Amino acid sequence: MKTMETLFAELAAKAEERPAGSGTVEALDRGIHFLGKKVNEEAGEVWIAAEYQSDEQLAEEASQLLYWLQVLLIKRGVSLDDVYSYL
Ligand SMILES: N=c1c2ncn([C@@H]3O[C@H](COP(=O)(O)OP(=O)(O)OP(=O)(O)O)[C@@H](O)[C@H]3O)c2ncn1[C@@H]1O[C@H](COP(=O)(O)O)[C@@H](O)[C@H]1O
Repeated sequence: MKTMETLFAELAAKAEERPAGSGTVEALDRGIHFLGKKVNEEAGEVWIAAEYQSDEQLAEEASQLLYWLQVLLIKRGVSLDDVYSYL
């Protein structure tokens, strides 16, 4: 099972190696404005799932929010440790 750390390492490697067909690479190339909108969109879907949907749907939406947040952080060069330092 993936964790925050293993997903972040996988995505950071994609950003570095830029494999063909990677949705993450394509998203990174679209820039901060696109990534910010995805974070906002997924946060809204988490909210809707928490209000109206099942635990499984909420967990899935939360995973997508974490994915897009990680892509945004990688685009800006901010690490998980940078984030953890504020927890
Ligand atoms: N965990 C994720 C992940 N979570 C969400 N997403 C993306 O976020 C989208 C969210 O789905 P939605 O249903 O909300 O979006 P949608 O409106 O149907 O689709 P869009 O039009 O918004 O793309 C998905 O379609 C994926 O494009 C992810 N894309 C990739 N990963 C993982 O990231 C790693 C790298 O992936 P690649 O870069 O594609 O190789 C792999 O381990 C993947 O499993």
